[in-house]
Amino acid sequence: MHKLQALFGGTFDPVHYGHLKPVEILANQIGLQRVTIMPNNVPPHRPQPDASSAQRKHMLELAIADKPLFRLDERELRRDTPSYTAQTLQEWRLEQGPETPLAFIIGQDSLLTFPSWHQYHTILDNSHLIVCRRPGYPLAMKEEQHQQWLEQHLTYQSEDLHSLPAGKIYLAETPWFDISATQIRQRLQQGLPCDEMLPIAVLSYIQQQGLYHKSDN
Ligand SMILES: Nc1ncnc2c1ncn2[C@@H]1O[C@H](COP(=O)(O)OP(=O)(O)OP(=O)(O)O)[C@@H](O)[C@H]1O
Ligand SMILES: O=C(O)c1ccc[n+]([C@@H]2O[C@H](COP(=O)([O-])O)[C@@H](O)[C@H]2O)c1
Repeated sequence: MHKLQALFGGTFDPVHYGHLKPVEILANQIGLQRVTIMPNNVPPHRPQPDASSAQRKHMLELAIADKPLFRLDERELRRDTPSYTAQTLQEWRLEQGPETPLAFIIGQDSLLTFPSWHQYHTILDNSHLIVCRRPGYPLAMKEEQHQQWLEQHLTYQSEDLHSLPAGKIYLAETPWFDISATQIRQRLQQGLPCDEMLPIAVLSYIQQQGLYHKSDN
């Protein structure tokens, strides 16, 4: 039997506990031994981040240095074209073979925008979607047709993620963490403390590099 492989994509400008903690809890809940964090180079649906790709990658390395659950994948950092998840998952499927269960982890906000993603239909052909809770976002889709699409693919059994190669959406019962990278960038700009929101090593690097100062925003 092939082990479930999980990929967690993001912009991580900067990485924070709202990324790390739900995924660590998820891993315990559903029995994931490894989560591959995949920072993008050119985010498809948002402006280019404040921190460079090298700085975002370095912050991730600092954040996961003492967390063996996580590893980094740099494939999207190497691409100069928009980091379309559909394309990345197609590549990943080819590498892993047709039977390996694959999952892409997102937050609740990303589920709401998911139907606007490039070739979103093909994503479930290649992987499952695991959705972590995030405060402030509804769990229902805005449009009826997208809600129907969600319901067609939903599973309440985490075993499905392990036994099927792709095609299911699992709404994980992870706790809420009310943290966003936007909020951290704004707080840093205003000189407010962020110690509870991200690992200290990442915060020290941000300060050392002079990231997210007023002039950057
Ligand atoms: N607090 C959180 N709880 C659950 N999921 C989250 C949280 N923050 C981010 N995520 C998820 O992590 C992934 C990467 O998020 P991203 O790097 O855009 O962070 P962000 O905090 O949303 O950034 P920004 O505020 O700059 O938009 C997305 O799928 C997003 O939904
Ligand atoms: O493929 C797309 O069209 C697409 C649109 C929006 C987001 N994504 C991916 O979803 C992940 C979370 O995105 P973000 O912008 O919240 O960091 C990240 O891996 C993005 O590359 C992908």
